[in-house]
Amino acid sequence: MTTRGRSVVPSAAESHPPLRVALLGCGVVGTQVARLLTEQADDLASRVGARLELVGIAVRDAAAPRDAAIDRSLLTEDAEGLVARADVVVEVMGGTEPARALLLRAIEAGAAVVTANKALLAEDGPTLYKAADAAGVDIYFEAAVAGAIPIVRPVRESLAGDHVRRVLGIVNGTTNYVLDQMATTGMGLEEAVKEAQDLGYAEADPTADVEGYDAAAKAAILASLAFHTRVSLDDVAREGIMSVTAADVAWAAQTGHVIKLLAIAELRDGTSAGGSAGVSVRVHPALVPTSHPLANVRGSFNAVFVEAESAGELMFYGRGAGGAPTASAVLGDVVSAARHRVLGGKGPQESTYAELAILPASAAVTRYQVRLDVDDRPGVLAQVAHALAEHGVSIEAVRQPTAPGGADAEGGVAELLITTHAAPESALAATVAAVAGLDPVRTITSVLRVEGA
Ligand SMILES: NC(=O)c1ccc[n+]([C@@H]2O[C@H](COP(=O)([O-])OP(=O)(O)OC[C@H]3O[C@@H](n4cnc5c(N)ncnc54)[C@H](O)[C@@H]3O)[C@@H](O)[C@H]2O)c1
Ligand SMILES: N[C@@H](CCO)C(=O)O
Ligand code: NA
Repeated sequence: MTTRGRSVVPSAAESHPPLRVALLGCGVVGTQVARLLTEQADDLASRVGARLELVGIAVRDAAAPRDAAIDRSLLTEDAEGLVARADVVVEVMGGTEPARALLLRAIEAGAAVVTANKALLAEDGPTLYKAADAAGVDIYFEAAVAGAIPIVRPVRESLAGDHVRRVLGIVNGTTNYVLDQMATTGMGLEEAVKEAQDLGYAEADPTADVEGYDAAAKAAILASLAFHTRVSLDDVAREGIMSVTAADVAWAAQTGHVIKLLAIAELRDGTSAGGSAGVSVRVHPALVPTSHPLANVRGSFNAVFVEAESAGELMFYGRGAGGAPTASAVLGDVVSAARHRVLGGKGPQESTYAELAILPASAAVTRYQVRLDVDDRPGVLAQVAHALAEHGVSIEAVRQPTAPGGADAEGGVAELLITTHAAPESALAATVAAVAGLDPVRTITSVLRVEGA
């Protein structure tokens, strides 16, 4: 046998009967999974020790037009029937139902399952993990977080001997593209979202991306793995990018930052400024210093920065979306699950032993940059500074620079940019309300968190 011109000696395990693979869904990702299973059949057989036989592809409409790479004789509208005759079930249909029911049926029938469905895992992963544990089968989901980038396996397996302290990720390609375009061209948010849609990055309905739901689902999955604690979508404090303005982006550049939508999961020991012990998981736009590796993640790329006690800082970078990149992650999982079928062994189970408290959004501790328009007269700065001090929020720097957008100094209005030291979100919220109520304060233009400093 040859593979890509090299001769391959069949291993003893290749006498193993073929493993039957069922594919649920044949969209962007499913089409590429089917193509790779076919095109790379010989390599996969050598790596697994058994041939992977695609026995069917469940679709909604078997008569609909398909990519030429799809063998139409494999298409079926009977997903349940297909699941019943597979050793490995790959779910790339998305949505909660029937994906959940089909995966449970597969697990109960003793099949290993591979899914890219972050929405389902973030909402109800534990039901699937428990079922897989009870049935003694593998459940793999590398493609569910940051597409092609190996991040689930590193956190779940490679770092299993370490203590993860913090995960900081750009895990949504659409919003990273939008923010990057705003930074490089000066365009407004709506125009950049429209461009992302035209280029096919954003969905026709980009809500899950721009409102941060997609990133929040990934944050929940990563936090669960990193901290051995169940974290669901509802536990994630979420803010999307819709309120980020061109002026925010311009100001960020002036102060040596870029704005990124970050997914943050961090362990708090409760000893620092106003903090409580537990896990804080949140998604929001943040100012990232241009010197931080995440600041250089451009376009629709993703990256995840992990800080672990012994390993130190790690960064994972690559394509977080797209048919072929995501299918690469799916295939890696299929090979892992299939190897266990051939050689024995089992992938990791859900690990929730730590049972850490999930902290409310108000307990998050971070630095802030607050921009405000004030009356340009003596004593105003002192009044503002006093309001911050009264709420225990310490000022790191105050600037009154030339505004990129052009503050109306002639009309007696000055723009102030205040950067704080780390403070709990609750203290900052109270402070902002107090500052907004001061007589000389005209408007609080923006409040942005500063991360990665
Ligand atoms: N596209 C990406 O870049 C990407 C990246 C990472 C993860 N994912 C995840 O992968 C999954 C699939 O994403 P996609 O981009 O391929 O979506 P898609 O919409 O292109 O494909 C999903 C396909 O599943 C089919 N489908 C839905 N319900 C079905 C049912 N009941 N029976 C049969 N077929 C059904 C749809 O008709 C569609 O063709 C989602 O969970 C998504 O979150 C996608
Ligand atoms: N909509 C997602 C696709 C991958 O989950 C993104 O923009 O990153
Ligand atoms: Na991944």
